[in-house]
Amino acid sequence: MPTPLRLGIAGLGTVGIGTVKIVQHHAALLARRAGREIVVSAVSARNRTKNRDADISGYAWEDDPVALARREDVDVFVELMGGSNGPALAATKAAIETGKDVVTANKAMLAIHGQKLALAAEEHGRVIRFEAAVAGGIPVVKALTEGLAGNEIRRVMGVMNGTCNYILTRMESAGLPYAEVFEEARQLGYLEADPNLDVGGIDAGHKLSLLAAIAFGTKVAFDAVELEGIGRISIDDIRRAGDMGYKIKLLGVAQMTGRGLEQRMSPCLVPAESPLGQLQGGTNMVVLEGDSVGQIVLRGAGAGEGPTASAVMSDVIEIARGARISTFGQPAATLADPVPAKATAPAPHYLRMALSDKPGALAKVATVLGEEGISIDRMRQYHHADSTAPVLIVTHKTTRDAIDHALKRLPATGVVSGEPVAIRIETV
Ligand SMILES: NC(=O)C1=CN([C@@H]2O[C@H](COP(=O)(O)OP(=O)(O)OC[C@H]3O[C@@H](n4cnc5c(N)ncnc54)[C@H](OP(=O)(O)O)[C@@H]3O)[C@@H](O)[C@H]2O)C=CC1
Ligand SMILES: N[C@@H](CCO)C(=O)O
Repeated sequence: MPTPLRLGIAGLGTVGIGTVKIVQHHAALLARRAGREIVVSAVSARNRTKNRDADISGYAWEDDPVALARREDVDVFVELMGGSNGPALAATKAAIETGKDVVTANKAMLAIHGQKLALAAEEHGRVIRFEAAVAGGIPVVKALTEGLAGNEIRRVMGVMNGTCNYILTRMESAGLPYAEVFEEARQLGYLEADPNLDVGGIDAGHKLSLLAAIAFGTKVAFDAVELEGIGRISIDDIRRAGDMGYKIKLLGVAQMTGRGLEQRMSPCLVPAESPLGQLQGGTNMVVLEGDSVGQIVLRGAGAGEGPTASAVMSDVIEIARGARISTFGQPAATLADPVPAKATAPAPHYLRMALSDKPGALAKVATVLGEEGISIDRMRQYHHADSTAPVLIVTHKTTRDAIDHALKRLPATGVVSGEPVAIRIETV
């Protein structure tokens, strides 16, 4: 049998320990599938004396992940610490410079430094694989890079942050406001150390930017992702959207349009009966559309020890088998500079507002919408006890610019109370 593939694992938290467990529990299965043994030579974490949920006593220990990355008895550096800069970046660079392949789950690091790291890896004849960085256990990176390699990708779409989907579906099922469910998510340990990474859409935006690079052959452009979090979604919106046949999701969409590359991660309405609409709790879903294959829907656990470690191991096995796949599916030097779309593709929008219940109020709103070229598809006014009437409008396809202009003009009508809400309706 060929020589074993030797791993150096930096980070022994949720994902790192999950990975160690797979190496230990499935040694024979991994060796059969990879055609060689997969072993751990050395590990690193912050605290050497911490109790871990796996026996690591047989592995060499390094306090410094950079030292781990440089060890001669390591073939693959497995970076599972996290953080876009700091030790994760330093150790990944050190690994590449000293001739190691890299497997990482670190979407934050790749979203910022992916292009430079990919170039460096190729210069040194090394590979960087990152299946675990996007949608946890769902093999979406491999689906795009390998399974759909013969397609021109039309659109990549998905719910890629389990915490946000948990919050939105829990608000709906329990009838609880955002702040209360956010606190619940915190107690359950679902939120990142910086919760804004989750609820601000940043984590999911990182993931989307990585998929967009593979899908469209462009350099990772996280800065160009239009980001909006879920903090302003109210239980009222969730209920009203439901009445109109929709669910609200933090939805990522990347597509190449005539206006350039569109990447957005924002709350959207999707049809309640669609696969995305039916997605519950912390689960992730990614929808891929290719010119030959049509639409593919992948659904599964986007986080957690087992699912994420499963993805890490798929990369390790790929390397053990001798596959050498470019980080973003083609040589990094051939990735194009993306031209970000200046405006998003037109779409129907959901508008919610409170109107003075007096003659002509609706007509004034309809006039503003009409003057901005916005056509009303459906409208509903709810029963109300006070002097303002909750009104919902679903528009035909229109641009976000037109919606924003209309929203700016609405206060001057004198019939709208509070701030109207506008949410895009995505065609899925
Ligand atoms: N958790 C999940 O479900 C998912 C996580 N990921 C990604 O996987 C990566 C790891 O996440 P996760 O396992 O949850 O994180 P954890 O916080 O559970 O673990 C982080 C590990 O890194 C170690 N570490 C942190 N800083 C250093 C340092 N300076 N030097 C050495 N070791 C260090 C910690 O050491 P110590 O234990 O001693 O404190 C800990 O073992 C991140 O990039 C994350 O975004 C991706 C998908 C899902
Ligand atoms: N915070 C992320 C973890 C997995 O990347 C989520 O909620 O999906």
